[in-house]
Amino acid sequence: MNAFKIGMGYDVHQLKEGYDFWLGGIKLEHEKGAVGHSDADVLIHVICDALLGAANLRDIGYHFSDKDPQFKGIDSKILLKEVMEKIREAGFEVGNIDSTICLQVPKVNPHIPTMKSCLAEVMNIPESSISIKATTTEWLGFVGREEGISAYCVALIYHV
Ligand SMILES: Nc1ccn([C@@H]2O[C@H](COP(=O)(O)O)[C@@H](O)[C@H]2O)c(=O)n1
Ligand SMILES: C[C@@]1(CO)OP(=O)(O)OP(=O)(O)OC[C@H]1O
Repeated sequence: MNAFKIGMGYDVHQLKEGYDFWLGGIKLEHEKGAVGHSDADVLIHVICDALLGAANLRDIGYHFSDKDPQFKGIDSKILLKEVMEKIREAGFEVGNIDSTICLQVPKVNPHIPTMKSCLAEVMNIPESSISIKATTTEWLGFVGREEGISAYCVALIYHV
């Protein structure tokens, strides 16, 4: 039964002062930002990994190495667009994605509609196929100490 495939993604980035905070394709206003080789958009990275995993196409770091200067500071929306091309070249379309952002502060709920509309445009899928949720970790661990952000995503793709 090859019609449907699922995949999951998990990623972590450090949060530090003096960095921009890109999340879900948009820039948030906060005293800290995410550190990475790219723009460190953790939500986009887990979506990429979930999609690549579902299609059995390795992971984001395999396709876009964090040692390659070509990807230094790159807008993760460009990476997501390329991942969508790989998924579609392999004969798949996206059913839906469901993601969770783990972040102590700031609250991201007010920004979720904008993230969804941005990602829907980049991925060329309906907003109704994109779920974004958020949770704190109740002040526990690296997320709770505001040292980092993590995210999870599952994706369902189907062969067209
Ligand atoms: N960075 C975050 C974290 C959470 N939320 C929203 O707040 C609700 C309560 O969070 P708990 O960790 O206490 O469960 C959660 O359901 C999210 O809707 C948020 O917007 N931004
Ligand atoms: C996106 C890439 C590529 O620039 O860099 P980072 O922003 O460091 O992100 P990460 O999720 O750690 O790894 C994937 C990398 O290949």
